[in-house]
Amino acid sequence: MDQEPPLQQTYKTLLHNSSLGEPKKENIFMAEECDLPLIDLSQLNAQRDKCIKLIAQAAREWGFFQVLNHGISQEVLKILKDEQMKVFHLPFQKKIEDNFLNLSANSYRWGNSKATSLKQVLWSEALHLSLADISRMDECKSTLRSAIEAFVTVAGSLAQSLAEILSQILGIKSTYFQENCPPNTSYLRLNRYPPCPFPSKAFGFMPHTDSSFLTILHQDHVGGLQLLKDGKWFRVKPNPQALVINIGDLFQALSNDSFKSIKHRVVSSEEIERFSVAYFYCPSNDAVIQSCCSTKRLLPGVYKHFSFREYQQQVRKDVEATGDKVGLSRFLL
Ligand SMILES: C=C1C[C@]23C[C@@]1(O)CC[C@H]2[C@@]12CC[C@H](O)[C@@](C)(C(=O)O1)[C@H]2[C@@H]3C(=O)O
Ligand SMILES: O=C(O)CCC(=O)C(=O)O
Ligand SMILES: [Fe+2]
Repeated sequence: MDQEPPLQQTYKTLLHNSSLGEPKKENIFMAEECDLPLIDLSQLNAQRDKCIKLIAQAAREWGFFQVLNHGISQEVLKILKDEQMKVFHLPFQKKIEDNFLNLSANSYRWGNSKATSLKQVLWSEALHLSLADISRMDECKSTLRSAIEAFVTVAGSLAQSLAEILSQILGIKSTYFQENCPPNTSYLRLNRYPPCPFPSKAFGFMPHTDSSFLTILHQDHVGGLQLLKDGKWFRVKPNPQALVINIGDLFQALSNDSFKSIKHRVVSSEEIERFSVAYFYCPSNDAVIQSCCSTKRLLPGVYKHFSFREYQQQVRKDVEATGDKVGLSRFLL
């Protein structure tokens, strides 16, 4: 039985129409490689202030950086990747069954059924899990569950430490994240990118920003991740020892636009499947996001105050209506 979601069938019309007299587009494979800041977190002990400055600079200038000595062992990453491969290689019919792995509906996602143009294509499948779901995961798939648990335990504390460092820079009170991001409010997304017969036409993951405070990403050796800096797309060279950290929409709002939630995308490969795992550090639904500067009345706030629930509802509504999220600009004052 086939493991692949019917992506080609789903995007048939979009793929067909695309060849009709379109102007020549950018060559997405030719993007320049970027020199993403690489920060050694072990320096937080010996040279704390210097290391914090590097993190602040990366969050302001790039919205993206990589970290080494992050505390997530290569063994944990390897076991998770093996389990991820096993689960995505199950027959497609099994993956779409109600109660797959005892997860809530919509945890297994594939493609973008709302795509209205090729720019909105996701040539990928994902397990998008709320951390609360993990403890309810099927016991018979306990190897997957324990691999996920081992990863999220360490990723959770790394996310909190990084968020606290970033909040210190902004002058936000040190307990903000403990109060607003209790255990289990974050999300984990396991991504698989099947080989794509039309890599120049269909993205593995369409350009988007993340709806988190920050995201911790581990990509395998295949490559394909690109980010938009100053209007230009750059390739992020895979570094299996490192984790990629990116600022999400919520930190951009909290920082009154000091930190940038940067658009990123994944370019498909024609030959090889690719795997990645993203930990989205998110608050409880009721948490209210208001900019640090407006609380301290230093600068006029750029965004209205909004709850995480409102933000997610707006994203869902926009994706439903247009195939894409509008994002933070919905909440401008
Ligand atoms: C089609 C889409 C799915 C997505 C919203 C989007 O318009 C493009 C980005 C996707 C993403 C990536 C980060 C988060 O996982 C997510 C929840 C988000 O806010 O943007 C997902 C959205 C999703 O899977 O619903
Ligand atoms: O697979 C990747 O490298 C990026 C995935 C991503 O951006 C996401 O899951 O939000
Ligand atoms: Fe993302």
